[in-house]
Amino acid sequence: MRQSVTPELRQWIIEQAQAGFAPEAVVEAMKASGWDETVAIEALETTLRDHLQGLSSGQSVQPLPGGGSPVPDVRLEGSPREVDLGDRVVQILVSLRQPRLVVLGNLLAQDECDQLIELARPRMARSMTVQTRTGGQETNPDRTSNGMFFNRGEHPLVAAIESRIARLVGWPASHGEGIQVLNYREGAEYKPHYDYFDPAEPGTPTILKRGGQRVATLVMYLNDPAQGGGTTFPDIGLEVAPQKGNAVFFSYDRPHPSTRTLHGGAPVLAGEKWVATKWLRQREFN
Ligand SMILES: O=C(O)CCC(=O)C(=O)O
Ligand SMILES: [Fe+2]
Repeated sequence: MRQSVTPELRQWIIEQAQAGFAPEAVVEAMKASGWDETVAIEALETTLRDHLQGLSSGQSVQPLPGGGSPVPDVRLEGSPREVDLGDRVVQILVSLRQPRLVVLGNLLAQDECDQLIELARPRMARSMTVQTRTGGQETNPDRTSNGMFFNRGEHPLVAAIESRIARLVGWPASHGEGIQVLNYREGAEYKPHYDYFDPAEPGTPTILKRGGQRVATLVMYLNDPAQGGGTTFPDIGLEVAPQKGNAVFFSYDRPHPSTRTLHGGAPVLAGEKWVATKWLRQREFN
């Protein structure tokens, strides 16, 4: 029998989430009252996604037909082993659906990595994170790396990488933030976090005026740390090894933990780590 998701059930799901119950607990409660697990999970996902979309657009909450909003993505129809981006052939090493995540081989040439580091080096300072409480910037004890931002297209190499990324994920370069370069010394790390801006924080509406939400992240590895420094995804027990020239891409169609995009930079145990991060926004970012 097909179980139908009534408005009352949707309301109940939203109330459970607002009361702080974990998704697993809500699914267990639904199963206990006779719901099929698959149907329960789907009801939970669609209800919360529609609810959050309604909040972020300031509209009353209406379930949207056809599912989530479009986000950047690597085209993997036909399970290609590699994708030809015109100026470079990139390997598809691993892909996941939930979260949407793709590990890419050889996105950057070795000398592109070296050159990006040298361009960034004179401009490195203690990393700031966007402060969603006020919309400003602050240093963050969870993030002990040093960093800098390039302006979009500020150097021919930066521009070439940005248009390569645009072709890779089918998203205009104009919707990207400037590339960020981070340097972690031995012992430095970036504790697990989400890259989207928390809709519950008071500074978020100000941040969203410029380009909307972040919807995807690409972390590109610029060197080979001697030990440690992987990118971890605690919700799925995944660790991506930092390998020079490789990258990990992941997207999130809603600013919600159900995207399972919690991630961090594991402590560097020996040597140092350099990465370049590209964040993609919903709209043009100027
Ligand atoms: O250093 C890493 O592996 C992750 C970096 C990251 O999460 C970020 O820049 O937002
Ligand atoms: Fe991140």
